[in-house]
Amino acid sequence: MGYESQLQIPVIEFTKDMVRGTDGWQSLCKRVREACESFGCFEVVYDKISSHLRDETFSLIKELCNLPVQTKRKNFTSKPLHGYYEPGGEFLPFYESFGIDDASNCNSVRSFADLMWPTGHDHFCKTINTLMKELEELSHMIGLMILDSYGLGEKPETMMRHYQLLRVMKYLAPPSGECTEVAMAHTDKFSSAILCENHISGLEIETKDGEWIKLVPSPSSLVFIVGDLLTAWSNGRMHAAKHTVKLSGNKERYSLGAFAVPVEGTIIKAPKEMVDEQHPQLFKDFDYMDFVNYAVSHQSLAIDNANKLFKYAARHQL
Ligand SMILES: O=C(O)CCC(=O)C(=O)O
Ligand SMILES: [Fe+2]
Repeated sequence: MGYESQLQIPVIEFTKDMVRGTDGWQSLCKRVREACESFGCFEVVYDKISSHLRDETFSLIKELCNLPVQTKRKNFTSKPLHGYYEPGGEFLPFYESFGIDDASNCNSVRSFADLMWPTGHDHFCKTINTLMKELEELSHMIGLMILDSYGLGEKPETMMRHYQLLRVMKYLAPPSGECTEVAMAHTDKFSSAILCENHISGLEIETKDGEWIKLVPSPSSLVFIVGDLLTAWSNGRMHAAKHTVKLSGNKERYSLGAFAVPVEGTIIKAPKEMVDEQHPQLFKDFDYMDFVNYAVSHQSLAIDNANKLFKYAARHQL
């Protein structure tokens, strides 16, 4: 792993100029595209999500993590990367996480809550659903900016349809107190993610030059990260940022991620406008589910996580 750098990821303010078609919107689109192409991520300054909603959400997440493990195991699904990961495993002893499928839909959150709390948990459902609706709106807006930035905003057929997968993470403080990698370095396997942390930083991003940047977003900010599917859709223009989480000290860390997941059956394919002489088609078309299944399979275990897309879908292997 390279050395740590003084570099910072771009910080983009989403508090004004949000009207599509205005000069302000166009300049935001340009900055979003540049950030996604050069860093594969940016800090999102966004004041629509109140600190009260964030605090409530994290207090409910703590309540969720404190449930008995037998209950938490009920968050089981055959869909890869959608269910519960128990802490104490051989590879990631300090990592625990849950998945709530289609979490901007109140019935999905309710089904999850009914599994965790047999008498239901209305406050959990309302709070998580409210936050996820906000994050979905933000994710759609960034998606639209990306389309507009490539001049594709008026071509709805080029757009992928997504739902929101909420992943909730808890990282235990390593007992030594020494800086420890508590997640596995990876690129996200879906289209994109919006991450939200609860005061304790730890996220690190690798630059294209192999330097690692520690992210210390402002407490009210979010982080947008490009995933592998956006790299494929954009014919390699957008960079899926490799990232990890490192923790030191004695405080556990909580975070959540709203992942934009294509609807079932989506074929990932670069729009024809993304392919030209300077940008020959890099990837074959593929069903995103087949790729995700490959990415979590035994067969791809030895392949660096950030190279799996290329190994799976590149038309010419490097
Ligand atoms: O906890 C974080 O900040 C990052 C989580 C993450 O990268 C993931 O769940 O894919
Ligand atoms: Fe990630």
